[in-house]
Amino acid sequence: MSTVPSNHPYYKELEIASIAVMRTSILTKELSDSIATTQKSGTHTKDDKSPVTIGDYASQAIINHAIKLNFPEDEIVGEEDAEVLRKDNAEGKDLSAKVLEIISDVQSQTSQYNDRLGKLENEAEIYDSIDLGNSQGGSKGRFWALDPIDGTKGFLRGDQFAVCLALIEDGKVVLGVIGCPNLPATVISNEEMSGTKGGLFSAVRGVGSFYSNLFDKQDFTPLAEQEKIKMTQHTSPESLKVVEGVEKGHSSHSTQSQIKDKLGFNNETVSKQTINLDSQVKYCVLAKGQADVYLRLPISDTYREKIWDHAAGNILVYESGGLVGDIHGNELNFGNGRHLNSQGVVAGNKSVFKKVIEAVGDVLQA
Ligand SMILES: Nc1ncnc2c1ncn2[C@@H]1O[C@H](COP(=O)(O)OS(=O)(=O)O)[C@@H](OP(=O)(O)O)[C@H]1O
Ligand SMILES: [Mg+2]
Ligand SMILES: [Mg+2]
Ligand SMILES: [Mg+2]
Repeated sequence: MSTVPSNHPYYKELEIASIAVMRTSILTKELSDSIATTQKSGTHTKDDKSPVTIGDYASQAIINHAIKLNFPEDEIVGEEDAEVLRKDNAEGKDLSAKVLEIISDVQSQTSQYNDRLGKLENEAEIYDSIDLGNSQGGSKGRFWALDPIDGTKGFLRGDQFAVCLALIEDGKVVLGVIGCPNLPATVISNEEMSGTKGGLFSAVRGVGSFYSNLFDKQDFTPLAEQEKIKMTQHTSPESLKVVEGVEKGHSSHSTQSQIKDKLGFNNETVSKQTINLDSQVKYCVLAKGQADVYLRLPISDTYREKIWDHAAGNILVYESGGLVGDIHGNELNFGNGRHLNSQGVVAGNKSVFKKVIEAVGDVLQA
């Protein structure tokens, strides 16, 4: 067990971020379980995005509210805005009512946190809280980056998703918290995942990366009950595991497969060494030492990654013994506004990172 001392300059930030992410993880897990149930009964239609939509809004409202209450000066770069909810039409009214309902529900379920996270009482407060996420970020000072539900597509499939919150100072991530409501404790391959579901991950610059179960706590002291986690430092192609996304529209699986070839992966075993996971759960699995490399090769020259899709995961990997870069191996710059100015993401343990970047370069040049 390792702890962040209570006199650490980011102790309060870590505490608030952790319990806010725990609260919204409970809320999003309930929505995700309800999708799984309706999928089984055949009543969930593929294009019914409403569970994830209300989850996105509720999660952003709760977390922004907690940040504003505790750190009133801080800006927030959040993925969502309240435009649709504010509309004076059937859709706006229906969604707003559902968002208020699930927020009220989780606030009473986790009332032990009301003092520290605050309580949203009505729709107007919810809209204003969501819209606090409108910061443009930038290279000076501090702000938060929030993805209230990352891995929307995974969420809708009943697979992996994550609630991701990071604190950025002068363009660098200094703290990250990720809640992974559906992540099993043991991840070995696409076929082999087992153990209790739900992981809470956190990292503080210069202190380390930490993990605990997400749902087994009634009250929570940051990191007191969390264990320190480390990446493994494998380098040989037989021992490497690679995490990649699920959606072919988000990264180039064909380029990634050429890179694995270049790294010397064996055709027979490469599928067992590749783990496909939605969302920033990928970074969490790396930080926990369950995989060694993350490949996210761009499918288009013009797409720029959003900072909330990578900020929290970035520090988790650094603090557990890994490195993260763009396709050229350059560090990601979180001070460039709401988007990164680079292409793609490649992460690896410190011992293998350079070799992976060389393989990426060789494949992209060819
Ligand atoms: N073209 C393209 N390229 C790269 N990334 C894109 C692209 N389009 C969307 N997005 C963003 O991908 C976020 C989800 O990433 P994942 O890691 O879950 O995707 S994957 O299916 O696991 O590959 C997803 O985040 P959420 O919207 O929070 O789910 C998007 O912000
Ligand atoms: Mg996202
Ligand atoms: Mg999202
Ligand atoms: Mg999105």
